[in-house]
Amino acid sequence: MNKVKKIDLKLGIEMKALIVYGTRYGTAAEIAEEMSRVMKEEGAEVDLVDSKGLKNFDITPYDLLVVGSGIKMGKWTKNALNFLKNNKEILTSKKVALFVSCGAANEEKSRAEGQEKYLDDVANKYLLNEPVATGLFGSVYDPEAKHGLMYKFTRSFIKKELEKQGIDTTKRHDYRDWDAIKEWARDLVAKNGR
Ligand SMILES: Cc1cc2nc3c(=O)[nH]c(=O)nc-3n(C[C@H](O)[C@H](O)[C@H](O)COP(=O)(O)O)c2cc1C
Repeated sequence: MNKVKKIDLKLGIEMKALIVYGTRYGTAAEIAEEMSRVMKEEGAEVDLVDSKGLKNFDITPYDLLVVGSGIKMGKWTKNALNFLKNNKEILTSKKVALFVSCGAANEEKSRAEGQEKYLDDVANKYLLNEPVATGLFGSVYDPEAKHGLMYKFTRSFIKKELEKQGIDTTKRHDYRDWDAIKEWARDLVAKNGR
C-alpha cells in the first residue's frame, strides 16, 4: 500500500531539468551524472550536457537549470561560464542552481572562502536572480592520475599538505560527499517542482 502511494507521489512531480557542467579532469562530470540519476529517481525529467561545445542550446523547455564546474586556479571552466553569460536574460525566467567541485570544499576551514569565491561571486556576476540553491562539493586526490604538468605540480603541493595531516598519499582519496550530493539533488526536485 505504501509503495503505491510513493509511486503516485513521484509521478505527480512535474519538472524538466537541464544539468550543464564544466570539467577539466572529470570530477564535476561524475557529480553531475550522480545528480542526474538521483533527480530522475525522484521523478524529474533530466537532460545532462557537457558545456564544452555547447552553443545556442535552447533552454526554453526547462524549468530548472543546474549549472556547475570544477575549479582551476580559482576559476570555473570558460565554457560553463559562457553558458551562464549567453543565457543571462532567459535564466531570469528559470530556476537556477549552481554547484562546484573544488579542493576548498575538502576542509572545513576553507569552505566559507570556496562558497564565497566560487559560488556567491559567480552568482552575483552571472545571474540576475538569486539561485535556488548552491552546492560546494569536494575533489579527488589520485596519485595515479595523469592530467599533464599543471595537474602534477598542483598534486605534489596537495600531497605535502595531506602528508602533514598524516594522510596516506599513496592511495586515492575521494573527498566528494556523495550523501550530501544526493541529498542536494533530491532537495532540488522536492522544492522546485512546477
Ligand atoms: C591545476 C589545478 C588547480 C586547482 N585550483 C584550485 C583552486 O584554485 N581552488 C580550489 O578550491 N581547488 C582547486 N583545484 C582542485 C580542483 O578544483 C578539483 O580537483 C576539482 O575536483 C576539479 O574538477 P574537474 O575535474 O571537474 O575539473 C585545482 C586543481 C588543479 C589540478
